[in-house]
Amino acid sequence: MASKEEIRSEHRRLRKTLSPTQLEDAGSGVAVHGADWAAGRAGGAPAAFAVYLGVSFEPPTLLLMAALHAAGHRVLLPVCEPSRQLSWVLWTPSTPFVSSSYAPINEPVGERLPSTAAASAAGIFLPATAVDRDGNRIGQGGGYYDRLLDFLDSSGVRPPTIAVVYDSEVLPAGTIPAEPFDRPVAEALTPSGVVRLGPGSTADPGPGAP
Ligand SMILES: Nc1nc2c(c(=O)[nH]1)N(C=O)[C@@H](CNc1ccc(C(=O)N[C@@H](CCC(=O)O)C(=O)O)cc1)CN2
Ligand SMILES: Nc1ncnc2c1ncn2[C@@H]1O[C@H](COP(=O)(O)OP(=O)(O)OP(=O)(O)O)[C@@H](O)[C@H]1O
Repeated sequence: MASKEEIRSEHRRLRKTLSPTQLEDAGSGVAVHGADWAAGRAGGAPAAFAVYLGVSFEPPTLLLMAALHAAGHRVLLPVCEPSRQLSWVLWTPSTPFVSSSYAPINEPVGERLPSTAAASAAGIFLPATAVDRDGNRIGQGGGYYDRLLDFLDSSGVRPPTIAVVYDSEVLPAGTIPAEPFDRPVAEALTPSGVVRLGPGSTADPGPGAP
């Protein structure tokens, strides 16, 4: 079985081959299907969603953020803190960004809310470089989201979680070597749709199926 680091670097390499048009199309698909998923989680009422700003060759998420905001939802974005903790800032289209001191990303400027803000979200979109059908996720290697999910699970409040990846990054069950601190996610959001992960999901025909 390939190691997490091998899978991560292979998918990072493949991502770098995407053209600007492919990235743009991915951002559109992620926005449409992500907004639908959020509408289902929110049940018709305004709610909060934890999102993140996709950087570099990650699936673009700015359109998704804008769609959620336009639908009346509150959009929370992560800020890296010491000890690989995340705080959360409420984003609007006029929120300024500055570069993070801890990771190669831009972060919103504003009042920083603790992890309990993510706990009260109606859904959490997570960055990932790959997931498998068991729900195991590989991120960028920082462990920020593993710690967040651990905090949520141990507080007994895990909002619905969905990992954002490209279609080719939803891997067969058993492909990702899970470590004890890894916290599985229930769904993946790809440019083609939402894929259900976890036990009993292997019969799922996946995005684009009738
Ligand atoms: N957009 C984004 N924000 C995030 C995360 C993330 O994975 N993505 N994080 C999750 O924990 C935390 C920050 N950790 C990060 C650690 C490393 C890289 C990184 O090396 N990025 C590569 C891009 C790789 C790619 O295109 O897939 C780079 O900028 O070269 C990014 C974020 C919080 N915010
Ligand atoms: N709950 C936790 N408490 C303490 N350390 C943790 C926890 N979860 C993960 N870690 C540490 O974080 C490091 C990175 O983990 P991993 O490679 O799974 O990150 P990732 O899932 O790719 O990143 P992210 O969660 O930020 O997207 C690991 O070396 C692990 O020791």
